[in-house]
Amino acid sequence: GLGLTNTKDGNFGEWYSEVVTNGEMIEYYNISGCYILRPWAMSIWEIMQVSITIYIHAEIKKMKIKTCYFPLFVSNNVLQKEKDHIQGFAPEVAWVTRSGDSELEIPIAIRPTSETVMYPYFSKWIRGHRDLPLKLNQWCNVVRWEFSNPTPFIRSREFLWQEGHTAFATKEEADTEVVEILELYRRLYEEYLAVPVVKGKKSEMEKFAGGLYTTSVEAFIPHSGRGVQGATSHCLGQNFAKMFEIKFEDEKGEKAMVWQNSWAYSTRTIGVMVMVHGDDKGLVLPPKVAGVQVIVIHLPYSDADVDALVNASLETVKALCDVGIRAEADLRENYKPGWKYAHWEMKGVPLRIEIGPRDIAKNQVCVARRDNGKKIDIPMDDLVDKVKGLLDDVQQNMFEVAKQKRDACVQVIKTWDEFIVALAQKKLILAPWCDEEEVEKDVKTKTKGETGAAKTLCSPFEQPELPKGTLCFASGKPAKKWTYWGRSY
Ligand SMILES: O=C1CCCN[C@@H]1CCCn1cnc2cc(F)c(F)cc2c1=O
Ligand SMILES: [Mg+2]
Repeated sequence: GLGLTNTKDGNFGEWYSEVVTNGEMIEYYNISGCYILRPWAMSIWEIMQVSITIYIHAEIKKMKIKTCYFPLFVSNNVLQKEKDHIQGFAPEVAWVTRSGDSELEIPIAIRPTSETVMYPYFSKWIRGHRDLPLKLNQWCNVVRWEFSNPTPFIRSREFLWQEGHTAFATKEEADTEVVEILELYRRLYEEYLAVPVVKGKKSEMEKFAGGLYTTSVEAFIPHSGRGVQGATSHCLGQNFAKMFEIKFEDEKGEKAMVWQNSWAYSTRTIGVMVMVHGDDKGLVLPPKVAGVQVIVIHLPYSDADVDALVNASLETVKALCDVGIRAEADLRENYKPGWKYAHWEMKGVPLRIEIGPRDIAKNQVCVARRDNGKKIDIPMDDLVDKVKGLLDDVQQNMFEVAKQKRDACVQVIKTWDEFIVALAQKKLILAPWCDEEEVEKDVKTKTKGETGAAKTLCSPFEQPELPKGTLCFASGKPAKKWTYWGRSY
C-alpha cells in the first residue's frame, strides 16, 4: 500500500529515493545513474523553462537572449582544444565509438557541456563590434559519466539544463550580466521553488578552471547537512576567446578579443526542492511549480447523493481552472477517499478540497493545506479568492519555514576546533578565511571521511563585518573574507 517505509530523519537517502518514486517523479532505469523523468517531474521542469524564457526574452529585462540548438556530438580534436579545463574532466566524457558493427574512424564525444561545440562558430559569426553582444541559450541534455554515488536529479549521468553562452565587447558588460543571471537564479529558487539560497563567488579551487571567475547560488539541505550548488553563472574572461580566436574589430578598427559568460540551471533544482520541502508523507510542492495545485476529492458516504457530489466537484474544478489555477478532481470510484488523501499527499499537491454531503448542504468546501495540514471551510461564493489567497500563503509559508530551518543550520566559527565541532553537527559553516588555496586543500585533506570532505561553498556577496586582526580559522593567517564551508553533494 501507500506510505513510506523510511522517515526523513531516519534514513534521508532512502527516504529521498522513495519519495521521488512514490511521488511518481522518477522511475529507476536499468542503466546506473540514468533515471526516467515522469510527467510529475517534467511538469515542474516545463514551468521552470517557461519562467526562465519569459524572464530572459522579455523586453522589460532587455536581456534579448536568443534560443539556439547545437549538436549533441563533439569531435575529439575540438573537445581537447581547451586542454587545461578538459583534462580534469576527461574520465567523465562519454564517447561514441561505432555505429552498427562498423567502428568509427575517430571516436565522437557526447557533449558534457557546449563551450567547445559552440565557440568555433562564435569565432566565425563574430566579426565586427556590431555583432556584439552575442547572447545564445539552449535547452538540452548533457552527459557526464560520473562515478560518485548517483542521486536522482542531484547527480545523474544525463541531465537536462539550459546553458547560456554570451559574448561582449567589454568586461564591464560581461560582469554585469553574470550578476543579472545570478539574480534570476536566486528568484527561481526563492520565489518559485521556495528554497533559500546564498549568492556568492566560488574559490579559485572550486571555480570552473576554464573561466575567469564563477558565481553561484548555494542551497543547503538541513537533513543531510550538505550544501548543494544550485546554479552557476561564470565569467569566462577572454580565455575561450584566445583559444577559439573569437575577435572583433572595435570602433578604432583594432582587433580585440571578446569577453564571455556561460551560465546554467539544471534539473538538479527539482531534487533540491524535494529534499528541502519533502516530509514523511511524501513530496510537498510549492504552488508556483506544482503541476496540480488543487485536487478535489468528493466523499460519497453510503446515503449521499453521489451525483450532487460529483457535480459540485466538477463545478469547483471549473471555477478554479477558469482563473488559471491548476485544479483537478479525482473522481475514481475504485479508490476510497482515504486512499486518495494519502496518494495526493504523497504527490505533494498543495491544496486538497474535500466535498461531502455536509459541504453541499452548507454550499461550502473544506480545504486542507499540504504544507501545515490545516483545514479551512470556505463558502463556495468565496472559493476563487480564498483558494488564490491560500496558494499564496502556502508558497510564502514554505519559503519562510525553509529559510528559518536553513538559518538555524548556519554556524559562525572563528577557530579550527569550532569548525570541526560544527562540521560534526552538520552545520553550514561561516568562517573567516585567508583565501589561500593551500589552506583550502589542507582543510579538505584533514576532513576527509566516509561522508566526504569539507570544502568551500562560496564567499557570500553579502560579507559580514570582518574586524581588523581577525585570523583565518584554519591557517591563523590574517583573514581576507567570510566564506561558507561544508560537505556538499
Ligand atoms: O557550468 C557551466 C554553465 C554552462 C556551460 N558550461 C559551464 C562550465 C561547465 C564546466 N564543466 C563541467 N563538467 C564537465 C565535464 C566534462 F566531462 C567536460 F568535458 C567538461 C566539463 C566542464 O567544462
Ligand atoms: Mg562535475
